[in-house]
Amino acid sequence: MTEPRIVTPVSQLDDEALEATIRPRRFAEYLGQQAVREQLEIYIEAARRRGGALDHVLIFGPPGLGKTTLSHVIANELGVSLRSTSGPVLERAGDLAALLTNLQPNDVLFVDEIHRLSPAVEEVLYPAMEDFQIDIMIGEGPAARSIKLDLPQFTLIGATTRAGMLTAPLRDRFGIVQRLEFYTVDELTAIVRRAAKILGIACEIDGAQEIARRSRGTPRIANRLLRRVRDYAEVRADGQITLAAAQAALDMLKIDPDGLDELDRRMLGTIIESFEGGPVGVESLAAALSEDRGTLEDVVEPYLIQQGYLVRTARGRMASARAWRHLGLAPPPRQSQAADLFAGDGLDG
Ligand SMILES: Nc1ncnc2c1ncn2[C@@H]1O[C@H](COP(=O)(O)OP(=O)(O)OP(=O)(O)O)[C@@H](O)[C@H]1O
Ligand SMILES: [Mg+2]
Repeated sequence: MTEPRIVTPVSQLDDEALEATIRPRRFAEYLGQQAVREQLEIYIEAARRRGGALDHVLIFGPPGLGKTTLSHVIANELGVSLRSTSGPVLERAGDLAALLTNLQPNDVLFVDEIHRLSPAVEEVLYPAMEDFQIDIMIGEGPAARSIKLDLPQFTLIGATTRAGMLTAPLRDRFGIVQRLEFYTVDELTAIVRRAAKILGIACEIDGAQEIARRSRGTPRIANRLLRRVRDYAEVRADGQITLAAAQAALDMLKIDPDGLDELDRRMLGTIIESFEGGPVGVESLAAALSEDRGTLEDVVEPYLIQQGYLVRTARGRMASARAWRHLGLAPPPRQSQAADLFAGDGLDG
């Protein structure tokens, strides 16, 4: 791995410190994701009127798009408590049983990275989700017996960056499945302006827009870039985030006007220069870049695919005509046709 990326969508230490102050708590503050919000507002209202628990919710999408935030918003809107855990933390079935038996009626149990649950824990989850019951083993050896425990009705909210890695039986038990999309520049502009206001940063609208344009469609990155641009503006300008200050600060961070950083350009450049534009398998690409395969798949690729720089085919990754042009190269005619033909392949392909 190279040095940490300023545009990594993965949460960093200094992000966490600020999450508490700027993380939206209600739908009114949760900007963008209109379709997701509209649906959930209806389901939440219906559950409230019935006085019952909301159906189980699966939220998936790339890092930093607001899965954890949305889960908290849902619990707040329902007026219930949220208990938080994650797939890798729940090592034994008993860990999950302890959490489940402590829930109050209609509470939310939030399981982050739900694709990383162990099979033993998943087994316990099935009847809990379906019938609000768990079987627990008492004693050991020949004297061991299992007893059924009734649980209060609750809502499981699972979050994952990898919906494709969920087992089918687990996936089928979610009544509500929502996929978060990358945010538009307008949505991110609104998010940057909101955060600037909370943090007391003077930020002009075109300064906010410039930050939004270079944030890879991701609120976590937008909030981080806002802080770095603020530092720049305080030292090099008069503290005001103007368009010029934002551009200069982001150029200094080597984020180009289309929002791609060095790793993005290196990945596209490697496909073009070392693999003739692709297709190239993700393993070979990871080796050529000395990067971790998971990082490429979870963190780098999704945005490049969404923006049409990269195409994922059955035979591997290809650079699109747009990628060649972005690097100042003329796309070979056949290459660009083939890549554009495959464009639109899903993220899970
Ligand atoms: N819709 C939104 N409106 C405003 N701010 C948002 C929104 N979504 C996310 N954010 C901001 O982005 C930050 C990151 O969001 P969050 O932690 O929920 O992402 P995540 O999808 O859970 O990421 P990960 O996959 O790393 O767990 C939040 O602290 C919040 O400030
Ligand atoms: Mg999260």
